Amino acid sequence: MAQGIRVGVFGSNGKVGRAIVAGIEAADDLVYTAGVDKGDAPEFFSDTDTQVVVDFTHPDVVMNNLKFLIENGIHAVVGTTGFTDERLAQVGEWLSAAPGVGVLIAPNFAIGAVLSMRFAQAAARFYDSVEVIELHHPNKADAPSGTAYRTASLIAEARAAAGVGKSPDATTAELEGARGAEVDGVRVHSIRLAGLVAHQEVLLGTQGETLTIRHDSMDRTSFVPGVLLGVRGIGDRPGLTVGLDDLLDL
Ligand SMILES: NC(=O)C1=CN([C@@H]2O[C@H](COP(=O)(O)OP(=O)(O)OC[C@H]3O[C@@H](n4cnc5c(N)ncnc54)[C@H](OP(=O)(O)O)[C@@H]3O)[C@@H](O)[C@H]2O)C=CC1
Ligand SMILES: O=C(O)C1=N[C@H](C(=O)O)C[C@H](O)C1
Repeated sequence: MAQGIRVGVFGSNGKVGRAIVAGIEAADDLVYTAGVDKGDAPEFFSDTDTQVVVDFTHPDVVMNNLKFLIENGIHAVVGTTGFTDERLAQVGEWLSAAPGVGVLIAPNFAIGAVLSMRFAQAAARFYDSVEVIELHHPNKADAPSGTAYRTASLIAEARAAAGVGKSPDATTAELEGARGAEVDGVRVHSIRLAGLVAHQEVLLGTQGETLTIRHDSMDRTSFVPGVLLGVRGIGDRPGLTVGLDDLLDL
């Protein structure tokens, strides 16, 4: 049997899944065991002694996938979006019955995206106004993006802790949607445009100045190093880990 961590992929034929499979196959310390796509049996993973499974599928199916993995003692590294607090609590409950199993769920595995969320969190208390714009390819199912949700929550937390109120806004007449959605009181705007991959801007403003924190994933290979970091680390992190920050020592 080949040596290394035995890794499978849920959603292996998807846009990100294909990049992850190539990344696993190129790594000397990892062995690609199985890919499971829509209609395939997840038992492929247990039948091939898979130790870690990466999931890039769809918000509608990821919870079932995770239940299967946890019940079968397989660690998971999850990029699929759609994780509400309720979903995270459910995963935590499943994990409490499976000591030793680790699950990492991160809204964005691109290193620059993780850093940009941190930068936005640090800057949030210094500015009167903050809004988030996320820009993605038109095949994306969810809006706002998981990254934008997390960014807005981190910004809101930082502003609340510093006693900073809501961003000023005199709008009284509005075409529905014109001011975007609100996540924890922070405005988030979603653009879907052919030609884009995954991009985000956090705009901050105060008297006489603005600051823009922008991240661009130009290619889906941008997610691979973060995912492989998770794959290598998750076996030593039983329980639920949310976000890549701890694995990057941030
Ligand atoms: N955290 C991060 O860094 C990132 C997260 N994402 C998220 O990852 C997810 C996938 O994105 P993307 O690759 O662009 O999407 P794609 O639609 O290209 O890929 C999803 C794949 O999962 C397959 N699939 C659907 N249902 C199942 C199932 N029950 N079991 C196994 N496979 C299944 C799909 O098959 P079929 O096409 O036949 O339905 C498809 O091949 C999204 O939620 C996206 O937001 C994306 C990029 C980065
Ligand atoms: O669907 C995508 O493409 C992406 N999804 C994630 C998100 O919703 O934040 C991560 C990245 O933005 C790409």
